[in-house]
Amino acid sequence: MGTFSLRDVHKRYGTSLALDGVTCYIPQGRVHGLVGPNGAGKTTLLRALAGQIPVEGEVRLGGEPVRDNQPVLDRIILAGADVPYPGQMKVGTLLDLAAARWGTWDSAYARRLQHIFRLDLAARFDGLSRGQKTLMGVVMGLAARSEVTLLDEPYLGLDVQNRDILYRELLDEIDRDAEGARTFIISTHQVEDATLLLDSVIFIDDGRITEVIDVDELVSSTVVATGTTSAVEELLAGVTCSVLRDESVAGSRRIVLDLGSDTSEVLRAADGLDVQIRNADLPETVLVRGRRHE
Ligand SMILES: Nc1ncnc2c1ncn2[C@@H]1O[C@H](COP(=O)(O)OP(=O)(O)OP(=O)(O)O)[C@@H](O)[C@H]1O
Repeated sequence: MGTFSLRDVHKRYGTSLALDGVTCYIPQGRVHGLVGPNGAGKTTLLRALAGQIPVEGEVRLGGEPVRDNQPVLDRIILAGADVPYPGQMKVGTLLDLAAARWGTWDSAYARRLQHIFRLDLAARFDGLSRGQKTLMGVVMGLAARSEVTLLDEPYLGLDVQNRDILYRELLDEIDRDAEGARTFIISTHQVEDATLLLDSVIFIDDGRITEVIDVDELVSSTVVATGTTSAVEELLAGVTCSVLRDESVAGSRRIVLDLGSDTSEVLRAADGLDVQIRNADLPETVLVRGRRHE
């Protein structure tokens, strides 16, 4: 089985801690968004999950250690714009090497992706643009059809057409996996591009996982309340939940609330007040909850 379990994982670079005591489970068969500010530790976490860097603590997949464990490593691919492929190699050669490396590689699918993303087989990797390098990672990550697919910033530098293609390809891949045997972890700064894909969100900041939470729970426990300044003030006086965002403009006020476990408290407090309540959408939810705490 392919659940990741991490226990007290630390990664130090000199005196700085890129991972600072990560302990969590990342369930199998789901699509997880890995979200956090610049420098939060997303790439480092993905590299640790892929067994590519030594860390203190435990990183296991299905109970087996990942690092230096070839049968487990064969089930995991990490792909993304910053995965350093040899610069002098041609796109076609890199795809041939990947075909030989991954037992689950789908050559026809790789060809189709290379074609729709217009990657020139004869181009050298270091001659590709930023977006084309990302696309190269996307082709690797998808065509390997690995049990565990770790995609590091797969939208980085992509134009709108290619973002849309990638989004639809990911949806198709997830749909194909009807039994939920595969796990996808996608680090992204653009949750807008992944809204319908994600089952859960992993929040990371300062090298610590702050939350691993189902999207349904995330959205249902985050609401936006809008009304006049005085009505919203009255609403706030009647609730105990925390305010994630607070904006006022021209006599009206808009707040985003974390309802916690008591999701009906805010509705009770809003009864009789001229305040509109609705669930926040996923991008805003992720934005306000993923914001760095000073
Ligand atoms: N090879 C390295 N040597 C030294 N420090 C590193 C190295 N890799 C990462 N770090 C540091 O570890 C921290 C986490 O970096 P990481 O790349 O994992 O963050 P990230 O969340 O992926 O950031 P971004 O969103 O900006 O890409 C940062 O402070 C970074 O400077």
